[in-house]
Amino acid sequence: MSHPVDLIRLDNINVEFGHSHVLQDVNLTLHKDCITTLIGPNGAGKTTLVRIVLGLIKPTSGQVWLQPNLRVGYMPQKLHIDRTFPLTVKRFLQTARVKELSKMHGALKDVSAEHLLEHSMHDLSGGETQRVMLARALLREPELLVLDEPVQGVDINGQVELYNLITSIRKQRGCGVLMISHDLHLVMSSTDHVICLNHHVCCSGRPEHVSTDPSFIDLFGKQGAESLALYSHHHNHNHDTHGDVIADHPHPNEHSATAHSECNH
Ligand SMILES: Nc1ncnc2c1ncn2[C@@H]1O[C@H](COP(=O)(O)OP(=O)(O)OP(=O)(O)O)[C@@H](O)[C@H]1O
Repeated sequence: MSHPVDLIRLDNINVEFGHSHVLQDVNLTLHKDCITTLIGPNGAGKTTLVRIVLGLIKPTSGQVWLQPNLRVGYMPQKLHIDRTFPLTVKRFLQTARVKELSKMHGALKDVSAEHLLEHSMHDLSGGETQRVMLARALLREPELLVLDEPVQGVDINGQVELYNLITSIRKQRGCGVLMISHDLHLVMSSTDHVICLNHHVCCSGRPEHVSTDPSFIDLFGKQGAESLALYSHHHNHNHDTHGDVIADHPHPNEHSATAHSECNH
């Protein structure tokens, strides 16, 4: 068993927007060759955490360590292109500041979308758009791939295909992957490590067999908790309607504020 290579380490990250304490003492380590999935309710701070990882915002307090010269590829949640603005896939890929056609072909081939090079971005299906966005992120030959809800706007079959694709890209390239997902059920087979975030790290661990911890029902509702039943965890506290930890249970800092990946090495 080889030692996992750290790509990014976040220590005691806090983010406050005005009076809103969006991230509370979050610790997170991302490894090479490991897929980490962030789940959590709307407004839990998932995108904020991703923005810290990408260096787009600075934490109010806490330390961020990145492997020197780390190459990060980012696939945003959505692409907003005005329909009146003509844009081919090729032109879109060029916005990643890569000019070589061979590299574009290579990235598109990796996502099985080589045939789309000269197509208009406006004519792509949901799944094709996501593949092209993924190809753009791959153009940087990233050591860490960050995907914000990568299957958004894709039908169910396409979602399974995309998750399979992400898994095979990780295998092929050995990069680390951090993704946000709401598709709890689907993502479970495509991830090594799950982090449940609700402003703090509620729990983290490997996706595994059935768990019926009632505290997930508080957090995700019954349906979400059933999806999460595939994920084994130790969630030893409850939340109020704002996601805050209820006082008569241990404070989050005292149990599992740390989210270290547990990958096969
Ligand atoms: N720049 C900002 N200024 C003020 N508040 C912000 C800012 N960015 C995010 N927030 C607030 O922080 C909270 C967390 O937002 P964030 O987008 O990180 O949540 P999320 O878990 O990604 O949510 P969703 O699942 O709905 O995308 C929200 O209440 C949001 O309104």
